Amino acid sequence: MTIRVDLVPNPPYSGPVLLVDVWFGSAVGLLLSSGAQEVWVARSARAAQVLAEGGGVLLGEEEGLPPEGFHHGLSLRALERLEVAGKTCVLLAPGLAGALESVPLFSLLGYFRNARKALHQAQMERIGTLVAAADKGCPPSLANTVVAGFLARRLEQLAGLRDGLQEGARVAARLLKNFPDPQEALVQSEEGQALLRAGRSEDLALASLISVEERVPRLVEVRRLEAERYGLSKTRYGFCFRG
Ligand SMILES: O=C(O)[C@H](CS(=O)(=O)O)OP(=O)(O)O
Repeated sequence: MTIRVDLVPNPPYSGPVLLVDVWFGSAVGLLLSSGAQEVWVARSARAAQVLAEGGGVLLGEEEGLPPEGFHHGLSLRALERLEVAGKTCVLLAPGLAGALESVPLFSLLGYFRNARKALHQAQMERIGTLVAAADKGCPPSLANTVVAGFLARRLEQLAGLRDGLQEGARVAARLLKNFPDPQEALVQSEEGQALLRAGRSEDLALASLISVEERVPRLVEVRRLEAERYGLSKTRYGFCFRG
């Protein structure tokens, strides 16, 4: 077995992958850890509203604020305290939704917070492909690539492999080495800098914690939202995680 890291999604994939998203992944994990029954991920605010019909809790931000009609933003500090037990949550997460269009059902979500559990699960299921989340047509994400490099290195160790990283995985692992510690990569990333500018260093710190969570969100359902039926500019998809 060798370990592959795609710096951007590069389908087709023959089986489930470990999709790495350190920001939205942490949000999905926190909601599931707080007892949410399921978390749906959507690419646009309108698509999220369709998915939340029937009482779903709408969460998301556009330019740092929840869009009109949404119940909450995406502050990880606030999500930790949210009462969502037994509820359906719907997350506006364009980058993650874009990446999810490329990965198979039953793929797992990995990030710093669930690193140990996600690696354990990946090893049990013989998942050797990690995909750093990035929206279609967008460049690789520094933060997600570094986290993918971190997870790939540890998966290599867990599996007892020597020189078990394929080219992309070696690139991600090399990038990781450029930072004094993995968390520093989050600080340097575009999203990390935006959080700091907005005075949300606590969110940055929460996303940086390693192996503090037991959840491994799994993609269990995909719903197609027809453009014409739902008044969308194009057909969208909703992605459901449980874990
Ligand atoms: O059709 C969509 O998915 C969205 C609707 S809205 O912006 O969320 O209201 O439009 P788009 O212009 O494609 O983001």
